[in-house]
Amino acid sequence: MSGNNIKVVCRFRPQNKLEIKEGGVPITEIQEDGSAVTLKGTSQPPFAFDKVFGSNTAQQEVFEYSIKSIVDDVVAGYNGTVFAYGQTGSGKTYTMMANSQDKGIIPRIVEQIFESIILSPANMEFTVKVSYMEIYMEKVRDLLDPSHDNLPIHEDKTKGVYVKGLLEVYVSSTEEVYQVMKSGGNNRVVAYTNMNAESSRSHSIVLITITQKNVDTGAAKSGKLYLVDLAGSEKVGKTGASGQTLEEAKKINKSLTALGMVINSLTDGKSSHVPYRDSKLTRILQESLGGNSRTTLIINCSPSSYNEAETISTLRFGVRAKSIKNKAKVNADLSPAELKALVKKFKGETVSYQYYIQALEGEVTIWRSGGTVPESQWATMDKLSKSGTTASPTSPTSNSPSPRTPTPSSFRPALVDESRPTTPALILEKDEREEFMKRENELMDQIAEKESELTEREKHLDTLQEELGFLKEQEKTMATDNQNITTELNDVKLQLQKVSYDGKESAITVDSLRDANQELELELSQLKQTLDELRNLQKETDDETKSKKKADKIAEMMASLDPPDSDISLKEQQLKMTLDKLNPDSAINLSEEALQQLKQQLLQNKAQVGQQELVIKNLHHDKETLLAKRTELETKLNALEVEYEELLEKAINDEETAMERNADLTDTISELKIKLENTYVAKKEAQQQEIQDLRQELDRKDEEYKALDTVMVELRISNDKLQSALDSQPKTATTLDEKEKDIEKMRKSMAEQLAYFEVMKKGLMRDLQSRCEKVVELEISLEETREQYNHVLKVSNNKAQQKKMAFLERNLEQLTNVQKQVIKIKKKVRGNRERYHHQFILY
Ligand SMILES: Nc1ncnc2c1ncn2[C@@H]1O[C@H](COP(=O)(O)OP(=O)(O)OP(=O)(O)O)[C@@H](O)[C@H]1O
Repeated sequence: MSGNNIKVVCRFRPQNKLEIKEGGVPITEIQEDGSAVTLKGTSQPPFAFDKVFGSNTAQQEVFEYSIKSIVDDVVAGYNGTVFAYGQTGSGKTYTMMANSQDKGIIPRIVEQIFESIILSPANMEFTVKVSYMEIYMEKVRDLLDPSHDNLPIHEDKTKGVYVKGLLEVYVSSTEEVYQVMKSGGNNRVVAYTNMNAESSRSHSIVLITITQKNVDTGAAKSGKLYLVDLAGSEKVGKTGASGQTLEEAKKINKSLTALGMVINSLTDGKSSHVPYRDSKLTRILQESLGGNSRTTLIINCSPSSYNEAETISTLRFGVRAKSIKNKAKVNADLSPAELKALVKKFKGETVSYQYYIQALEGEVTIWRSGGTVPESQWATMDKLSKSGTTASPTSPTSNSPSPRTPTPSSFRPALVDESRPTTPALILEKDEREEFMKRENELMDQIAEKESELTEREKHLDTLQEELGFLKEQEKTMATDNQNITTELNDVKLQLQKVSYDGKESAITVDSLRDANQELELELSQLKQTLDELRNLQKETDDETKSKKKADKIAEMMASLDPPDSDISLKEQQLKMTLDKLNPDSAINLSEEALQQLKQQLLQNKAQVGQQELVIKNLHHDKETLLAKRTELETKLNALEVEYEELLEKAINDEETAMERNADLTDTISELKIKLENTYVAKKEAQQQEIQDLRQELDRKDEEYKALDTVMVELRISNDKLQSALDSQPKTATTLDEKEKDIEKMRKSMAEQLAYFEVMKKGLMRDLQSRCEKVVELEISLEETREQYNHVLKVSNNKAQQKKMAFLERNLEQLTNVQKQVIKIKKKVRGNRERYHHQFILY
């Protein structure tokens, strides 16, 4: 079994768009014979390989040179491996797979396998099985059955290293292989990186197992072909991998680092231990690296200066791998004849060993009994084989020395299969090794189980963490909501407390109002009763007091209107005096001329009196109008008072009802208040407007009176003059009869006028008196009402009632003001009327 080196070929792809865009230029310089490549512009020495392929090398050429022979070997029963190594986007998948137009290595291998089978002798029976797996995040996933995503790796003394539970699909044609590859390819994990839009994130391994059996002899051989497309070997930063792909990159790097370490251990000539077990990749490919395999490594590189560093690293890896030595052998199953010969040989060996054991036991017995066996007589295999296996073992005597027992080390047969890389590095007994492998397989199963469990747990943990995050978010929102609700609840509680407090207060208010109402009703009925009694008494018995009071007041008023030294009385006296003068008893002798003059003046005066009468008539008319207006105003006032009382009553009733209902208490009250106030304000405004109008009219009348006053003054002056002229007139002799007649006439007319004035005065005085009475009555009733309100106010000592009373009082005050204004107007009217009356009397 001779050692054969790994075949390493290097393939450069053309520059890609990114490299051109980034200003990269091709830096490869391949030697003419294709044995080495130099990178221009670097200090690196040429990198030597079995073959270097330039950017424009066809797939066919690469296959022909690098792979074709391996396929023949596998068909012949050897193990074979083809690796594609290189940075992301360097062309690994392109080289291995490519597409239907530009087929890569794997399709060509498959085609060639079936071609070889077809061309093989008729007594050879072939079976071809395909498996497809990937190592992703240090877990072996079956791409043909993705539910198996963490398969354990086992080792067996006959099967070697294998993936336990990996699906093997029997195929009978190229198409079937393509079909299997396609379905497996769809399950691969790929991701976008800066370097490659569909970057392989895992190491993919296609395993083709070809078994051939000689139907004549029964001898069988089987070859395994591993076709490995490694994940990108670049640095994470350059690919832009981040997030999960960063985690991936670390694990991918772990496998690739382990691959590098294995290659180092295999090639440095010093290491006694090869760390195959450091990664799943190296463990599966244990046979392919330094073991029973014909291996080809294709290193894929970028030709661009842009990826110079990665290319150098890849080339170094390839150079190192080139010195790995494998020990490929045919994996043959022996034919029955060969097996018989082997059994015969082992049987002979067993007999020899039995003799040897017997000899040794004899020797041991001597030694144990204290005897000695000379060294020359020590039992050895050589002596036994020389003496022949047929020689029966002699029992050594105590004198004869026993043959020397060989040490176990020297006796140890070659139990280790040297074609397979030893694992572990310690040399173990066959049984120990088997035990070790058994134990290891168990452990691998357990590890896989635990890993699957761990993955499940991790997934569960992720879900739980997500849920936790969601719940935390929800909790946050709920906490905020809760806080808001608590605040709202507190507000509502406060409101409720307030409402219940208000309710209680209202209930108390209602109760107290009810009590007050009852009291008031009682009082009202009492008052009514008293009032009735008073009225009766007023009418019947107490007329005196009231009449007296009334009379006093009226007298007072009348006195103010008609004092004894007033102008009216004076004028009256004067007129009387004049009449007295005109009396025949006190007749004065007036001259004819003076009399004429007097007559003329009298006529003039008569005319003026006529005019004044007209004016008085007008004034009378005006007075009537004013009186009508006043009556109207009073009616309105009464109506307003009634309306106000009704409104007030209604408001109180409403308020009570509202309080009983205990809902929207404040609103209703304020609404009612507003309504009442509005109504009241509107009424008040209307009244004030009317009062304003009345005032204006009064002012106008005032002016008229003033003008009249002036005329009166003038008249009085002329009258005085006349009087004085009359007084100073010398007594002249006139015809007595004529004079008497004239005087009599004058006296009569004057007396008539006086009588007329007297009647008029009486009427006016009567009217004035009745008005005064009315005013006094109004004042008395106002006082009574006020007293009633005061009483009510005293009775109602709670807040709400006081409020209501204050409201009523305010309204009452406003009413009083209006009344006062009305009284003022009345007074003004009366004043004007008096003045007018006075002037009239004067006249
Ligand atoms: N020799 C070549 N000739 C022409 N195009 C190529 C060649 N090698 C690679 N390419 C192109 O370069 C791109 C990247 O190649 P590929 O996907 O094979 O890279 P990769 O090494 O498998 O990348 P990854 O490790 O990310 O999977 C593809 O579009 C491919 O067609």
